[in-house]
Amino acid sequence: MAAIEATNLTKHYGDIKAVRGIDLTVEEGSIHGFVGPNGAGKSTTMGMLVGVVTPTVGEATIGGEPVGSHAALEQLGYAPQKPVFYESMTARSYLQYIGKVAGLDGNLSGRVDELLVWLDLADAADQPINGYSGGMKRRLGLAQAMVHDPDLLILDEPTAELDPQGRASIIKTLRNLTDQGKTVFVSSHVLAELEQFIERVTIINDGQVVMSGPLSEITAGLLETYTVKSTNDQQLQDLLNNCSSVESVEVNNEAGLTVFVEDQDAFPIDLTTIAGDAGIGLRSVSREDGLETAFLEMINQETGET
Ligand SMILES: Nc1ncnc2c1ncn2[C@@H]1O[C@H](COP(=O)(O)OP(=O)(O)OP(=O)(O)O)[C@@H](O)[C@H]1O
Repeated sequence: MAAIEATNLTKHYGDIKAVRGIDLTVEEGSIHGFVGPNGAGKSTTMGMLVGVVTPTVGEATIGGEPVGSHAALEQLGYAPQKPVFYESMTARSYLQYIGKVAGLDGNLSGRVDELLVWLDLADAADQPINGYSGGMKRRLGLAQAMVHDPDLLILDEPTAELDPQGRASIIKTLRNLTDQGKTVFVSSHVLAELEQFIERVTIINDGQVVMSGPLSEITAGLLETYTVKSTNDQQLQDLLNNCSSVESVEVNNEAGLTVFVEDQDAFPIDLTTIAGDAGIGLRSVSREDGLETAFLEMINQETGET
């Protein structure tokens, strides 16, 4: 059975169509990325899945149980994008409080100790949360989502607004989760950041799914991108637009041409031949970090921007 199954999930706020008919399947035990630019509808979708936002239309289940039901809530842990704590409490007392609210009894202190060690918060466990760094608060947000040891974690932008060190520590934690057989549904607006550990990805833009599937299949379909500077960018753009190895070309003034390439093998030869025949000098040619550039291009194509 799927950990998350959503059909035609839709949320309108008055005239704002935040989520417009999303279909989604997250398989049990998978690490599934949910990627889209700011305002794409990620948080709203996650809110509907965890039962804090009521869908306008559509339905969704968690482990087969309707979203918002007690049976669904028991199965999931949720770390919101901006977790709110009782900041005068310590991490230890806060996690114990969350455990009690969740109805846990038995060895709650043992569970809290385990989480504090695992999320690298043991040294600060008895200090007030208001002295914690942004990264520590995010890790505490993950810990509170995990107190009741749920099978499914729904994590909203766990790395947003963190410095590189904070990001690296969260990514390490998420990688560890994959070894524990948990299902993780994690959002980000940076595909390249999730690339290191997700198996499947759903890309959304403007409240709709743009693409969904195994990461390897999605990245295989993305276009390679080159930046080219020449002695005559305008003429080179016209020539490349008629070249079979090229999908499209944009002029970025001083930055030169951005060339979206369809045939990776043929393009370098085509470029040098075309420029040579036309007497255009190539000043620099560089290949961009394919994944992120291509992701942004894919989003732009969907919205009709250039
Ligand atoms: N409570 C609300 N009332 C009105 N509009 C809302 C509300 N919540 C979200 N929106 C709008 O819905 C759209 C989707 O927002 P959402 O926060 O789900 O996107 P997101 O992909 O999570 O973006 P971000 O990464 O910036 O949080 C945006 O246009 C947002 O302004």
